[in-house]
Amino acid sequence: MGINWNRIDTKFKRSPQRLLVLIYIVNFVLLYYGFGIPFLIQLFINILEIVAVFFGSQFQIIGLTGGIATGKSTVSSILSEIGFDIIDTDKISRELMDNDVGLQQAVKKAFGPTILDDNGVIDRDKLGAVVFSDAEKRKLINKLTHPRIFRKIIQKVIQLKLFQRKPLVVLDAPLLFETKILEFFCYPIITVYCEDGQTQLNRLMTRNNLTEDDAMRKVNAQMPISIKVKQSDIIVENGGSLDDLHKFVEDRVIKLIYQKLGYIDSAL
Ligand SMILES: CC(C)(COP(=O)(O)OP(=O)(O)OC[C@H]1O[C@@H](n2cnc3c(N)ncnc32)[C@H](O)[C@@H]1O)[C@@H](O)C(=O)NCCC(=O)NCCS
Ligand SMILES: Nc1ncnc2c1ncn2[C@@H]1O[C@H](COP(=O)(O)OP(=O)(O)OP(=O)(O)O)[C@@H](O)[C@H]1O
Repeated sequence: MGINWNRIDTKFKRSPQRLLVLIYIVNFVLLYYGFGIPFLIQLFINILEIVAVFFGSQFQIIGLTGGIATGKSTVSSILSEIGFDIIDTDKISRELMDNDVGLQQAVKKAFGPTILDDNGVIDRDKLGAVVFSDAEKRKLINKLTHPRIFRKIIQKVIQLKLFQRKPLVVLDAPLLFETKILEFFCYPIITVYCEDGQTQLNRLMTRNNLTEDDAMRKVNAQMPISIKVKQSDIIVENGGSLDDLHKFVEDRVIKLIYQKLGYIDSAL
């Protein structure tokens, strides 16, 4: 069982492969020097290695993130047209809020009647208004929703990668970096952003019919985009037209993904 070194990005910042290489090194040192470590422990480390190889190669997915209304869904629909399979965490979150009775009860209990409509159903706009203007409430909604969202993501990854053997699966997750977990299962990570923050605000105001203050609150509820950009492997600046975006994704991003995954040598 060997490592394909070409698949390991030179930046080598994350991905299950980092864990894999670490285990390889520990394993090599153990096998070479022994250190009087009992055979059973060495065996355990070997099993760990096999599990890491399995997880690293079977479940690796491409990450797609960015600020609110920067164009993640637009990029993911372009990738989907090209043939990538998409796991959309906003969609998962919406489906859970609509159908998971346990979650609905927990949210109603935690946030009270002010977030309900006249029929007693959770009103996303009202809940959003509370969540996006109060960091503590945001932590609370994350605590209630994220474990359920993670479970659904795992189910979908197993279904797509293990059972359907899909090679190119994209996880579209606005909070990919904020969660501090998802990023370690994604490589490469693509971040969509608008260099001019006003463009992002305008698109958010137009799409959701918001005032500038409300739009700003939503933007500020997320990790600063400059940090996300720094931590990413592929950056998509979406300040231009939709045509520009289509061309950039089709001509450049695809090649960069293939290069980072080791399918082609150069993205030029
Ligand atoms: C607060 C809610 C009810 C607002 O619903 P609404 O329909 O107005 O927005 P929608 O779900 O389409 O999300 C739009 C965008 O808001 C941003 N966003 C959503 N939740 C959060 C959050 N907890 N923190 C920061 N930004 C968020 C994302 O950029 C997302 O793409 C909803 O977003 C929610 O339940 N959020 C908690 C679950 C979550 O974290 N979802 C993000 C995917 S992991
Ligand atoms: N290059 C572009 N030119 C003009 N409008 C655009 C461009 N890219 C995206 N949009 C529009 O901006 C809005 C936000 O885009 P999109 O929904 O793809 O963002 P998002 O990052 O998925 O948002 P969210 O974080 O809320 O899920 C949409 O109305 C979309 O049609």
